[in-house]
Amino acid sequence: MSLKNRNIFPQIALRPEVEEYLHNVYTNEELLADLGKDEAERVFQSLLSCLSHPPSHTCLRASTHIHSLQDIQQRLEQHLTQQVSGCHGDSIPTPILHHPLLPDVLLLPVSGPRDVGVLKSEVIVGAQCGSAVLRGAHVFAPGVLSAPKFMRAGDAVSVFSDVEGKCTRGAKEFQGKKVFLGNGVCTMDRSDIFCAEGPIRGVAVRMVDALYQSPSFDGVLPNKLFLQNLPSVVVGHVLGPRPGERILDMCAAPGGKTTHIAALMRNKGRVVALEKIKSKVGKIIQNAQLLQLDCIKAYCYNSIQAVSSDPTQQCDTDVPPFQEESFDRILLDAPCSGLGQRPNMAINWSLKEVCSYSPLQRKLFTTAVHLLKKGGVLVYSTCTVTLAENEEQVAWALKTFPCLTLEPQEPHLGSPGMLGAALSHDQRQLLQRFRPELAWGGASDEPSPEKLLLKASTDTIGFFIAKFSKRMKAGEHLELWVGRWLWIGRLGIGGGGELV
Ligand SMILES: C[S@@+](CC[C@H](N)C(=O)[O-])C[C@H]1O[C@@H](n2cnc3c(N)ncnc32)[C@H](O)[C@@H]1O
Repeated sequence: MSLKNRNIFPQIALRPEVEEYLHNVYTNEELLADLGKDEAERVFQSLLSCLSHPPSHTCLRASTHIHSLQDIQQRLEQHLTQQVSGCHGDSIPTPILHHPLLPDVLLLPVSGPRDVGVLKSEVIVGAQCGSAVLRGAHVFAPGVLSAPKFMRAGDAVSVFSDVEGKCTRGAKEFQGKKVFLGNGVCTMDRSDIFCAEGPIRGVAVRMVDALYQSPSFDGVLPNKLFLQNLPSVVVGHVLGPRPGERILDMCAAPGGKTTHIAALMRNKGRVVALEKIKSKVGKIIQNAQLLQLDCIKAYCYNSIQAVSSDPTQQCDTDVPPFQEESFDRILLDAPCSGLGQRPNMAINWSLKEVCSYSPLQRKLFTTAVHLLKKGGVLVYSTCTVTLAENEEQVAWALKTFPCLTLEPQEPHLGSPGMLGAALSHDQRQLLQRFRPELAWGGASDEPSPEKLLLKASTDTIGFFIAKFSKRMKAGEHLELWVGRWLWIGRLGIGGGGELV
């Protein structure tokens, strides 16, 4: 892919105050001392550019708890061959890659940006719909904002994204800032989209010549595949759940990581999934059912209040609130400013909004530490790129909770933690930050399979993972059980800090 092609989209548009804030993060004193001003500046510009483009691969998590990876791959190949033969143009089936370190992942290279000519008829879609189109989706009717006055099913149209959210729904044309996404064929008349009684559903424009081409996965092998960003799959493996354990997923909807955790446990044990927003809990339950994972119990609950103040409460109840130290492993996939999401052409958030997550994350983290058993594992993750929600949270956590130790992560595909939060070199090496800006701009036109895989692991969304374990204090003991009934011994820490 040439650099000229990559410049096809503008850099992500942010409010000036947010861009300045991020610029300060990426040119902080520690980074400047390490990289120098010019290199730090180049990396920051690369960040702004890569955020508006999709990652280089589509990542699918396979349900290897019910089918073999080979079986799923074969079915997917059949499906893709059918999809291509039903398509116009000279498309060839997308190759399916395995990831050598992620045994439940299938990767499909995304091709683009491609050379596509603009047509006369324009359909404008909302920014969220536009991002989905850049990742291979067709245009669904609720995402359409503007369509030509006499648009009919069967018409060829160019699809544009209203990146700044200025287009009014039902408009016949739009002169504001728009970004071209590719061409498609309408499957609905204009009146079907805008004059329907009740909510509209279904595909309105079938994309046939997209700027970024990737197969559409809507409803494809729904109980065998789960569309998930690669760093999110890494989180499940880093948490390392084992069959029979009791796991808490504190911020769970729509359940991508919850279902992965349960699959890694072979559906044996208990995964409690909490989600604050009631309407989202149904999605967790639906995904658990689809993937046949009945060890998941999902509740609508504010995780900040998940520690019980009643000392007589049962220790192994599945219903929140819970006794202190009642989970073997906890995932805090925290609500965050989401600035690592790709593709994203504009974020209209104020600086106040961007900065509002850190205090909330600390409250959730504090609950997690209380609910974690001694010897247990806590994984903290976000899909954002700021220091305040990532490395600075780790520095705060290590200072606030001396019982926590940073642990190595397996697999470690990302970069170390970023400079700027006064963490030591060793501490940063234990963190995992996916930094697409570092992979941006160096690609050749025909990369080797090895380079493709490296790209799949680096040209991802921006993401952060930290893994902690909770230590016992001197004199404390850990009871060792196999399952709930067989006690096999006791492990403790002596006065000198040694294992006894
Ligand atoms: C980053 S998303 C989680 C994504 C999810 N882990 C997955 O992989 O599918 C964060 C979620 O946390 C929820 N949330 C925010 N504050 C919460 C709280 N105090 N308690 C529980 N859930 C919360 C949000 O509604 C949102 O659905």
